[in-house]
Amino acid sequence: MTGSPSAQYSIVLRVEIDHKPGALGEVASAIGQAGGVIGDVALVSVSGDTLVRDITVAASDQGAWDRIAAAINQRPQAKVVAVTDRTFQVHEGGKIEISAKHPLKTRDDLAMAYTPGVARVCEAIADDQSLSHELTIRKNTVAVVTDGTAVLGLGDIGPHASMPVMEGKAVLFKEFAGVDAFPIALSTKDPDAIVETVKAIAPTFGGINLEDISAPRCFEIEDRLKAELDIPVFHDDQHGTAIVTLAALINACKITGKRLEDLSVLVTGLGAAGIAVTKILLSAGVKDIIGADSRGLVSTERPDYVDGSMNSVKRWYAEMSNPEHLTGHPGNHLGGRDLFIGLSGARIFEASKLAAMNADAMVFAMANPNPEVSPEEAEPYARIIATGRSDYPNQINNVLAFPGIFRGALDARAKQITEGMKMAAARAIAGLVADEDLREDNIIPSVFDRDVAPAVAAAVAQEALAHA
Ligand SMILES: NC(=O)c1ccc[n+]([C@@H]2O[C@H](COP(=O)([O-])OP(=O)(O)OC[C@H]3O[C@@H](n4cnc5c(N)ncnc54)[C@H](O)[C@@H]3O)[C@@H](O)[C@H]2O)c1
Ligand SMILES: O=C(O)C[C@H](O)C(=O)O
Ligand SMILES: [Mg+2]
Repeated sequence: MTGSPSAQYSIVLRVEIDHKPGALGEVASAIGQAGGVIGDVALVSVSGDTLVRDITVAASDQGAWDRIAAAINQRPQAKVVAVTDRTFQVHEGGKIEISAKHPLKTRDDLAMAYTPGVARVCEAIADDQSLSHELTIRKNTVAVVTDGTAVLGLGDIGPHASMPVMEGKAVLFKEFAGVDAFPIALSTKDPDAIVETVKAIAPTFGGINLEDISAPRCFEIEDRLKAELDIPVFHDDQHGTAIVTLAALINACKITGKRLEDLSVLVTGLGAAGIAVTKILLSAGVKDIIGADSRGLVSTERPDYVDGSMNSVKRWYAEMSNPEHLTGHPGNHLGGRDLFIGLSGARIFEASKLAAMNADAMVFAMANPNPEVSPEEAEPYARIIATGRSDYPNQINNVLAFPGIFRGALDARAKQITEGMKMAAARAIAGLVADEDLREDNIIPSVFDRDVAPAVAAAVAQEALAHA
């Protein structure tokens, strides 16, 4: 989705401008004519007849930066001396840091926070290991673990390149739920090695958030870790996404008057997110659902099912869905569907294909960073449209779930995240949009709604304690 200026392509232009009436206005109109939208304007320095100003400008894409700078340089009153990419600036040196909770100014401070006093605390934990949940960062710290194999929709870009996303998740954990999260990018894709590594680091953490690990390995890794660890293990791309999607669907159905039981659904992307979303929809009552991966719709007649090369979750999918053995590109099977859920990749079909859907169609095109179908183009064909992005209404993003889920689980000292806790979280998120506020462009609370994480945490903790 390019076109309108957005923060992701925002820059700071350092411009030398003649200290004369109207000169700044000339610069402003040059920026506007080149398609930039001005934010802050700050005075940096004054020397003689020249002012140096930092002008923050949102552009529609990276290509627009040169056009904007050239437009300014064409004015005799101004010269661009530097262009800074604000998104890269935000990442300089990483996005998080560790800080101490107590001052360390005196010998006494040191004697308690560190040796010799610390030894008594160590011995107490050695005597009773459960005290590690009270007397160490475990009480409030989660590991965000990835192998970099399914980073957003960017695919297998490796552990180093995954770190900005993992740091971002840590920022969201802290910001929305006060949870300290530590990004851990592993340089192995071997499920055995991942499981062993996570088990080995588990004494440091109160929970494990698996992130952006590709399917089908993610299923086995999560299952094994859940069985072997006594702290919550939660694959965000599966369950966070499933919880938020169900919440959005509950509310979308209230608007369209459709019932979950009657929906006909098409899912694209049968990876971590697509499989988990399908499972939660089935447990919530949806019956008619078909799914496609990059080779088209799955069915028990597809050659890879027949020859046994299809992975086990897709085999499950093929067996429980698609009784008519439909084949081919999912874009050709939108006819008669009420809901499209995209958890695959950018622009997989033309928006006009949505015209075949039922009246009051619901389109959740959730691939990040770019959705399966552009929401602007989908507009004529769908009553409700949602994406995973923040620059469009109805952002269905797992950030609405994972901070509150872990807050609730840590508070309740839950040993795992159960199906009941996931359902409770979905209902809590859906319930945050009051019936009178429900609209086509307001089916899900904003990710900036500070009530979301506490409401999810309370619902999750209550459910955990009820079944402890
Ligand atoms: N909005 C959200 O909160 C959210 C959450 C999780 C994942 N996602 C997005 O969903 C997508 C998948 O993530 P994942 O973690 O499940 O990855 P994954 O690697 O586990 O699965 C990707 C799946 O998409 C399928 N696929 C790829 N191209 C396709 C195409 N053209 N048509 C049909 N299927 C196609 C693959 O075959 C695979 O089954 C990514 O774009 C990710 O950003 C969004
Ligand atoms: O990271 C996000 O914004 C959502 C999700 O976890 C994804 O992988 O796309
Ligand atoms: Mg993710």
